Amino acid sequence: MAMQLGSAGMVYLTGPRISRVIAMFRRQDPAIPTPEIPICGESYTSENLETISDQMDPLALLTRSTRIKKGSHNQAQSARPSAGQPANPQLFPDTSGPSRKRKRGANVPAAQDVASLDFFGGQNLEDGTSKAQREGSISEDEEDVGRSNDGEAQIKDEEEAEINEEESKQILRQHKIKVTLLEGGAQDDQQSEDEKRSKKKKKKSKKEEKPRSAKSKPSLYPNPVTSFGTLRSRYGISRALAENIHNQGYTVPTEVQLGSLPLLLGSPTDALGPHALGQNGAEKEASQNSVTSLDLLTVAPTGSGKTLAFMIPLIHVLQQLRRQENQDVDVASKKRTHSGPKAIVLAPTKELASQIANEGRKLALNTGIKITYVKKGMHLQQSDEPQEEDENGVPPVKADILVSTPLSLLHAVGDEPKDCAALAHIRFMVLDEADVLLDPLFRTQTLTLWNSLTSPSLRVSLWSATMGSNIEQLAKETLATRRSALSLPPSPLVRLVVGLKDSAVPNIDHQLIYAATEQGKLMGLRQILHPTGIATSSSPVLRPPFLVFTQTIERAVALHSELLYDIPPEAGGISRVAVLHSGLSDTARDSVMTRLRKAEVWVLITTDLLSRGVDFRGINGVVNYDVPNSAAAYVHRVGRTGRAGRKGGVAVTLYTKEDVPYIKNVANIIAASQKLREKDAGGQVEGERKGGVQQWLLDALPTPSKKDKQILKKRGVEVRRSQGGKDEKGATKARISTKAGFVRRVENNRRQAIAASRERKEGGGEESGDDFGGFDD
Ligand SMILES: Nc1ncnc2c1ncn2[C@@H]1O[C@H](COP(=O)(O)OP(=O)(O)OP(=O)(O)O)[C@@H](O)[C@H]1O
Repeated sequence: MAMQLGSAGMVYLTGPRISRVIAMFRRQDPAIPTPEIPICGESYTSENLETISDQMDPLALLTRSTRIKKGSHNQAQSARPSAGQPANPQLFPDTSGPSRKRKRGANVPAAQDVASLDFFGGQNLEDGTSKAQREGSISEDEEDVGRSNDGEAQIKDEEEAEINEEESKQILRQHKIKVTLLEGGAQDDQQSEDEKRSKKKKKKSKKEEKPRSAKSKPSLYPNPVTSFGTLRSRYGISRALAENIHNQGYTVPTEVQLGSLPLLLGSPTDALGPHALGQNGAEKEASQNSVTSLDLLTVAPTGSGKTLAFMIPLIHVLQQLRRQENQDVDVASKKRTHSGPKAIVLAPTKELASQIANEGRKLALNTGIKITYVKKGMHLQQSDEPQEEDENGVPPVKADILVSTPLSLLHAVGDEPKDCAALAHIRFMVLDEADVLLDPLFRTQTLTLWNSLTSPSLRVSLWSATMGSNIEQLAKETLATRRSALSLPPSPLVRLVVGLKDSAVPNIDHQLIYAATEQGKLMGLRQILHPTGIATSSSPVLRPPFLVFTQTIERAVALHSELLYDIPPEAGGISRVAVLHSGLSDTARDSVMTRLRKAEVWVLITTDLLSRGVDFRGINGVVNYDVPNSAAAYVHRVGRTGRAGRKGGVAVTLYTKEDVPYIKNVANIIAASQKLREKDAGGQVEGERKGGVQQWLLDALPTPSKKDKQILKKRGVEVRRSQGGKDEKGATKARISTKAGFVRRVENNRRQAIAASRERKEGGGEESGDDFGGFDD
């Protein structure tokens, strides 16, 4: 049991026996005032500890699905993501004042005027949704007709006056959105013609070459979607889809939505302008009628709403396809052409795939579009013959959109993905966290699936907050190879970048703390859990709930056992600290996720498994207990907080001597993020907060070589690898434990003595050659 005096003269308790201490105080003399226990910066007595969960009510906002009543949040918590107060979901809002004259419809919310935005959608779902809709009793066919009166009362279709290219340019620039045509497009064709001609003439001067290469990546200015209310009038999305967007509380599109929706929902000429393919006759008409005409590569910050950006167009185009199919139905036989899946969404982890499926289902309510998360035991239809059941009598998955990890989908597809009929009908593929899916770890699986999609009209979109040029190149090559293998005409590939590429969100505070040793890190983490100092504006306190990232599963487990008793039983005790990693069963993983979403878990220790895509809205921060193994990993880890424009998230990175050679990667990201923040705040960021990393430190840190970076990415910091890497001494140094070396040695000796004695006993039996049958009475 550890007991110290805190800085404010309060008793500071750590260790497993905290509850016994409180009981002891009370038993000895009830008159003795109960000690104050600091937890995460607040003082609690044993009486009010019991109500700690209620006091931390904003924790309930962790879950996407919890319905929160407006105005129930504690004012004091308002600066943290867990406060869940209405906020502008945009990272780079238009601050130039309301230039909304171009809007014809009333009630169009300006980007910065979103005080009534309900992030959690619950209120609207409760108040605004029709009973029939909640019960799911309205069929897809009724959707646009029967419900229109009901729907009219809930959502207002906004109309927009035409936005000219200059205005589009201005809006896109203000929101830091850059759209580039990487390949394909009419202009490209024209260019290659010109190139051929000029090659023949052999009159190319160096001066002429330069502008041509610059032209080869023209910028596009798609007509931005400044309000979800305009989607119906502009792109004819179904009433059900429009209502679902509205009922989820989404009114103002985030930057990535603002830029990608017109590209994915609009006609080719709408999306690509003069660069659209098929400018002549029948070709033009065909392309105008096609649902989505381009492949898209999107790089947008963490928590900026990429899921919605790809899900809305998917649901819309699949509804359109369904309508087209219904028109093409052979009236006599009343048979549909193909009823299997038309789209797949791939994500690297089960947690993320399941989250995407859930979000998608909320948007697809009453649209007739079915979304399924692919699990173990599911299988896809292998041939175009009617329904085949597998050996266990399970029918193939029937859904419009499949959401899966690459491996689960490969299992569902069978041994020969190329021969799987279901894959041949896939029209859309979305790669979420595309850079991981195309990274060596997942590359073979992802490309096997991609190359098995043989539909000539397949459209692919790749999404992530980080995308190296090698990944972009690989995507281009795969598209080109597929095109030539299937003899397909060129199609446009567009890249959309929001903000500064490969950078951390600017709305969180970064702290880079030197802890010297492993012991120092443990102390640092305990200090975060039980801060004894007073928070200053320059060092914001990280309050639960937060995530703690370690390098390996073993370290996550070890840290979990260390911290297990750090939260007093009266406040929930060991149930408040949990560990999540890929070594756990699916059920255990699901259970931890559910507990975290329900705010039952306050400190979740995990590996990079949770660093990608997973959205816990109310996570107040992230602790990098072990430094991430790349700059991209840092961006994604810290991006678990500060989502959808929420402010007040804190990212703490603890580093030791062993990390010094690599930490500059992280320091650079922090410096860039702080710079962006300062710039956006017009230089009004105060004191220390001005830079999470001081310039002198940036200058002093060594720059890791390319080789070092590669090794770090592949293996992490050597001393922290499983079994401590090769270096035994290093392994001891990197151990997570508060036990003194002496105590560990005594324990080790005892363990070894027991093992030796057991061996002797077993060995004795063998030596004698006879089995010892014990003494007779
Ligand atoms: N227009 C919007 N208005 C308000 N909230 C939004 C909007 N769009 C998305 N959100 C919310 O933002 C959060 C983050 O969205 P999402 O998980 O799609 O982010 P992401 O860009 O995929 O992040 P990551 O890169 O970490 O995967 C979600 O809670 C989502 O509900």
